[in-house]
Amino acid sequence: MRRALLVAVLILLFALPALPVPEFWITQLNYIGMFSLVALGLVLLTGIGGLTSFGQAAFVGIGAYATALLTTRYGLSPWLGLVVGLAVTVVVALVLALLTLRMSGHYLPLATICWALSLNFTMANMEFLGKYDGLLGVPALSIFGFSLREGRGIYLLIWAIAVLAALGVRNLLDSRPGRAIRALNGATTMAEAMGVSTFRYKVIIFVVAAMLACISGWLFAHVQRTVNPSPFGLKMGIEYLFMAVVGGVGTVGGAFVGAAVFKVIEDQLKELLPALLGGSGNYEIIVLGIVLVLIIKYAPKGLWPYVASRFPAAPRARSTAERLSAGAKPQPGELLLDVDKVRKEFGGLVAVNDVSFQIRAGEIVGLIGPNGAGKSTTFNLVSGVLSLTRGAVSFRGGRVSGLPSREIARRGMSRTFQHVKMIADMTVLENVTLGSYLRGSSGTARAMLRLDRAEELRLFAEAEVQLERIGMAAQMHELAGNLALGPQRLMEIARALCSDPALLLLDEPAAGLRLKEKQALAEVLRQLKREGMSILLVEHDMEFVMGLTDRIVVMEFGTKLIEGTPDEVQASPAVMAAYLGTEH
Ligand SMILES: Nc1ncnc2c1ncn2[C@@H]1O[C@H](COP(=O)(O)OP(=O)(O)OP(=O)(O)O)[C@@H](O)[C@H]1O
Repeated sequence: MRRALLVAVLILLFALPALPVPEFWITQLNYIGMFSLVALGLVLLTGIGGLTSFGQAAFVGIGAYATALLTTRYGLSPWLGLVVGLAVTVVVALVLALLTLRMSGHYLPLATICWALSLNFTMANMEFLGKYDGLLGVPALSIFGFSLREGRGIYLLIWAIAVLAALGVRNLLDSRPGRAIRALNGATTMAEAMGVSTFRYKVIIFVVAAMLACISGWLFAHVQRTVNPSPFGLKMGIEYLFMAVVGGVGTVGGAFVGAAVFKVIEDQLKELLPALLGGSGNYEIIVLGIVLVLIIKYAPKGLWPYVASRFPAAPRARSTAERLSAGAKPQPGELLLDVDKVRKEFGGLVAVNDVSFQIRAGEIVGLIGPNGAGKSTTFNLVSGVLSLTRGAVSFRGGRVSGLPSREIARRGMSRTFQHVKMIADMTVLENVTLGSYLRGSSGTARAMLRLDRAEELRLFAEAEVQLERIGMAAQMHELAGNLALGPQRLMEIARALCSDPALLLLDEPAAGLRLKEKQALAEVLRQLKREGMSILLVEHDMEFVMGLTDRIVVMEFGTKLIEGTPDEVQASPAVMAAYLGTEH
């Protein structure tokens, strides 16, 4: 149904110029197509990646000025203008990304305002760019000798590019890099622990969004046939963001709906309001401002989700591909993890105080202790989520302390989190597939061109196997955010298993599980142990820990109290006292 409707819309879209549609509406649609390209970039950057930019109009300007300059001053081909515009955009975007994308909170949007203003003033003050008058006499585009001088001619090119860009962005979001990109908005710690370089993906979406804006600018220059700085200022940057938010900033369809709503409302109101109210004020801006506030308040996800919810997508078909092949496992008994006097201070608080322990291949080791003993901090130090104040961690014979968590993940350590970390609006299956990130290799370009399908099927096949193993096959197509806490924890374990780890770090895996789920989990962990998996387990449920582990490390007040077999620990008066809060 969804697909048939999409095909019908596309047929109508490309048949329009042949129908008796007034020129005015063709022109409107041309602008909607060009605006949609910029809004698509914002969907990726702001809606999915969580990086708010007010500066996209500046990249539209770079695309427009590059082609205008080369065609009017040097008589070169507009197609060369596109290539040069894209090259300049990539360089400028890379420099800006490296300077600003490590900023967080309100600093990043402020930085985008700064560089948007700077680029716009640069365009307006360069003698060779015609200062505020800009460049006149930009030629019309032509393809294979056909001039695209008329609105109907360039319409097909604009919409062909817009539709291809939408397909590319949609393909990207449904891919290995896409899952990493979808983690950027609030799940970066988890993504890093799965081996993702989140900064790299921030730079990638920033550059892709800038390139889409540049292409829009290139088209704009050849539609307007003249360029000057005013359409590339901060006001337009804000309006592009407005379009994305109104349409649905996290959705590809939203970019088109937002651009259409904006353009149509703006143009109609420009005529209507002065006629109604008298005078010649820019009344439409006031109305658009009110519309935006109402949308943010009553439909914060924008208009598109209302349309899309009427046409739900079919669940992903079961993967028929072979699952991924597993890597070599360490020999049983081999020293796997060596934690040597690790220490973590938070200001004056010593959360972990020179703690040492080891794990050998094939062991399940428990890390227990009362609340606030330092277990999760130790976990975070071992997995690279926190940096050490002192001490060393070695894994499989190599020192890993000081490495980022993604590098430690690459060496075969995978973890779950005390507070579940996931992408709530992705399905369970997609969340779990993110765990196999390091076992795939498809990059952004392959994903956008849909050349990654064979690898994708294998990644999904692996995730399906892990979900089945953990008893969650029936829930794999549900949104992760809709699950109860217990299944969410199980989903994290399946995700960690997807990375084919040599050591599994589980932070309170049984918390929130019902008795039957706990028993099933214990059986899964025993099965993993039989397969040679080594596990470090933080857990409060004593029965669960005692029945499962080979050895237990007990912590209290950041210090290792004792280490021994479950029987030794249970018999220890010091442990009893630590749990009961009495002197020992
Ligand atoms: N980021 C942080 N900044 C400051 N203090 C912290 C931070 N993280 C943990 N702490 C403190 O370090 C100590 C150890 O905390 P941690 O979470 O490691 O304990 P835990 O044994 O895992 O406890 P629980 O079983 O309650 O999760 C606590 O006093 C905690 O308040």
